[in-house]
This record gives sequence, structure tokens and C-alpha cells, in this order.
Amino acid sequence: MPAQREMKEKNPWHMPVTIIISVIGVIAIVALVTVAVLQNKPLHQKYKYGIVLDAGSSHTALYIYQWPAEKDNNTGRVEQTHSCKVKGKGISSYAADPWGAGESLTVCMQEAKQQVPVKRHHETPLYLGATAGMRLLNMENSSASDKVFEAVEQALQRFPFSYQGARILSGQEEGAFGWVTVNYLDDRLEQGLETTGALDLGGASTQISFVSDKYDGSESPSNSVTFRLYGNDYNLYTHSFLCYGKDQALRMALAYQTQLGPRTISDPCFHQGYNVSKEYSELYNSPCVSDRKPNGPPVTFNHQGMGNFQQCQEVVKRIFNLTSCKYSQCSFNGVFQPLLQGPFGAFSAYYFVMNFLNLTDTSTPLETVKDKLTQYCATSWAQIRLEHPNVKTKYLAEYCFSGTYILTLLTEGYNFTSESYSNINFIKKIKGSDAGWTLGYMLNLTNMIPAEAPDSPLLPHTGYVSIVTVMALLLFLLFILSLRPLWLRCSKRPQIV
Ligand SMILES: O=c1[nH]cnc2c1ncn2[C@@H]1O[C@H](COP(=O)(O)OP(=O)(O)O)[C@@H](O)[C@H]1O
Ligand SMILES: [Ca+2]
Repeated sequence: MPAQREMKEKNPWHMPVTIIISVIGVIAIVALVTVAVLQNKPLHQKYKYGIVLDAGSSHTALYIYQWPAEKDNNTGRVEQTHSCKVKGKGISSYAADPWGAGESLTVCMQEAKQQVPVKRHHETPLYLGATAGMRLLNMENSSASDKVFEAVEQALQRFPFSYQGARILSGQEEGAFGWVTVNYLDDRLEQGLETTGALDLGGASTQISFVSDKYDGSESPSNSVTFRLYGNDYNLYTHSFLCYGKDQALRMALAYQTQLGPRTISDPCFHQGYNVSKEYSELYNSPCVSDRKPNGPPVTFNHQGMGNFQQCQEVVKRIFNLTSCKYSQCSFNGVFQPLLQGPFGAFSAYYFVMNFLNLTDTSTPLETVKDKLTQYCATSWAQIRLEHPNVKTKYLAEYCFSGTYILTLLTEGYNFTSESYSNINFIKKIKGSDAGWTLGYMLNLTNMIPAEAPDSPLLPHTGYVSIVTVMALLLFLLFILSLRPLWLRCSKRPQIV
């Protein structure tokens, strides 16, 4: 077989040294790529968790957040994974039964136990923040508010999480953390982009927070909050109006109409045909209106609807003091407010109300929005109930008032104009997380937003792997080319025949 022998001798692969070098080369390259891929591959994602209870005036909600375990103090994204609405009213309504407040939280806390992996329970921080309902109760009856906190604290400590305390947030904190949440979720802080203002409407208070270039904080220091986040300084204007949440605002509007203690009030903010007997003692049972209580009123009054947006707006305007201002400019009640600037996210009750009324599209001219609300308010109560059989009667009865209140607060109160109205976005969630103060509160307490911008890796993981692969291929090519001379030499060797 001379031909076969010739083939074997010409082929350099049959030379033992060449074969060994080739195999080692290939193994080395495969090993290089494998190590590069494995070393830099994100590990099977492990998460850390945090729980915040938002004890609002109308109800309590529990939020669970998660973030990648290995990145907790800089670049890891924190996102909401679960929320639970506590059944019943807010904790401030349990003044006469403080233990009931603690009990009310247990169903959602059980749910949290199921949601957070057992091995993370002990390291999961748990916070409870109370807002305007508890602010009012604390003003009215501080020992009752202490008892509610005591009961809530005991109930929460029964769970295996790392309990970090329950407290009342100041209005300033509520506004500022709402602003942090919105801008964090929009990635505006990390990227140093222009920020979005935050408008939060609750049941007992309302907040406005935004950055205004012309505002340095000196004119009204109590409205100023400064932050250094990801290497940028922010000088935030924020104000919380206690009693100007939509439930307390409704009380104030009613109180103006019942100041003389009539048996019947004809209310333009409720639909025609609405006629409900209400108690004076219940209406005036709040520090927001208690000083307006008529002398010796009857026990009850008939609350009758008239369904007139224009007149309702006149009634609502009366709860704002638009005249006194000792600063260069004010919103209302003599509160300083710099020039409005930039886009605004309006959430919580702003969203619930405007969404129900189909008025979340702010590219609709303000005049058209008012026309639609005029029509809605003029619809009879019977018709409204017929059209929305599944909506809670209390909410349904109040949407005409609530919509009118929102438009009046925004335009007369905060000075939004027909032009700047379109800068408002009515939002509920951003990228799956609810807009509200809770996320910002937790980010702050866990130091999860660094003051300075974190060092970012030179290349993202995919870039790194691609470069290593290309380099390995090049090496392989070079290696093959380096074998060429050997090859040629072998093929030119004198034939042994
Ligand atoms: O589905 C809804 N439709 C209308 N209003 C709603 C709905 N869900 C919640 N709300 C209202 O949103 C407001 C939430 O206020 P919250 O309880 O947070 O009070 P706070 O922030 O003043 O303490 C309340 O006025 C509540 O009635
Ligand atoms: Ca709230």
C-alpha cells in the first residue's frame, strides 16, 4: 500500500507533537471561553426583600419589594413583587379599639410570610409608616394614637421579619419620598435626568413636590429638602396640606354649607336624586372642621344632591384661602410655592378618580375636561348607579365632588394653567411598582440610593463574553496559521518510495 503510506507521511496531523500541540491549544481555548462565560455569568438570581406598610387615613396597604442580593447597595433594581390591601379602614379609625388595628394587619402579614422565602424572613426589614389619618388622631387624642401604635407594634413583632418600627411620617417626608419613588422608578436619578414632580392625593392630606431651577430654598426653608443622589444635588420643594386630602376636603366643603345647622343641604357636588340622612356629630368629628361646628345643630341633616359642576367649583373654592401671601408667590393658604416646572406624576386618589371619570388623558384641553365633568355631575344619581352597579356606593356618590376638587386644587390651588395641565400624568404604577411614598421610604432607610454614582464595570457581561470569544477565535486562527509552515515543509519532503 505505497499510496496510503505516502498520505500518512504527508499529513502533519499524524505527527505526535503536532497532534498534542493542537489538542492542548483547542483545550486551552475552550477552557478560556468557558471560564470567561462562567465567571461572569450572573449567578442564579438570589433576592433580598423589604416590606413596607402604608397606614393611610382610609386604609392600610402592604408592599413587598425585592432586589438582587449581590447588588443591594448600588446598582440593583428594587421592584415591587407583591401588594396586599388590608381589609377595613385605616388604623386611625381604631382609636376606640386599638387591638383591632393590630389584628387588622394579620391577614396581609400572613401573606407576606408566604411570599418571602423562609430563609430570608429574619433579614427582611419591616416598616410601618402612618400618614395624615394618624397625624390628625395624634393632634386630637395623642394617647389614643399611642395605643394604636402599641397594638400595631405588638402585632407586627409576632412575625419573623426584622421589625424596624412604626411611626408617623411628617408631611415633608411623605412628599419627598413620593418624589424619590417616582424618579427612581423612571431611572431619572441614576441617569441624572430632569426630574418629575410628584402629586399625591390621599384622604386626609395632599402633597406637591418638585424641583424648580429658580428655587434655592431660602424663601421658605420649611418647604425645602436637599438630597445628594448618585452624585447629583437636588433641591426639592415640597409641601403637604393637612386636611386637603379628598375625604377631609369633602368634610370642609360640607361644613361650609352646614355652618348654620340646616336640616337639609342642597349640595351641587352630589348627583340629583341623591338624598341621604347624615349625622352632624359624624361630619364634625375631625380636627379639620371641628371649629366650624354650628351651635346646637339638629342630630341629622338631609344631604341632597343638585348635580352642578360650576356651583360645586364655587363651593370647593371656598375651602382655599387664595388671598393672603407673604412670599413672592403662593399656592394657597399663604403657603409659598415656586414656579411650577417640568412634568408631574399624579398618583393615589388623583389616579383613582380621574381613571374612573375617563379623564386621565391630559392632552384633552382643560375646557373639554370641565365640560365632561359638567355632564357627569349633571347625570342623575339613579342613572349613575344603573351604569356602575359594581362600584362601591361611597366612591360612586363622591366622584363628582372628587373630580371637581382635583381640578380646583390643580388650577386654583397649585396654579396649573390650560397649558401646564398637559404636563400632568395621572399614574398608578411605574414599571410594575405602585407610585407612592413607600418605596422611597424604604430606599432611604436601607441606604439603597448611594450619594455618589457607583463605579460601573467597564463592559457589561455580554460585551465581556463577546470580546473573549472573538479573541479566542483569533488565537485559534493564529494557531492554525502557525501550523502552515510545518504543513508546507511536510508536503515538500522528498518522497520515500
Ligand atoms: O378605587 C378608589 N376610588 C376612589 N377613591 C379611592 C379608591 N381607592 C382609594 N381611594 C381613595 O384614595 C385615598 C387614599 O388616601 P390614603 O388612605 O392614602 O390617605 P392619606 O394618604 O391621606 O393618609 C382615600 O381618599 C381613598 O378613599
Ligand atoms: Ca396615602
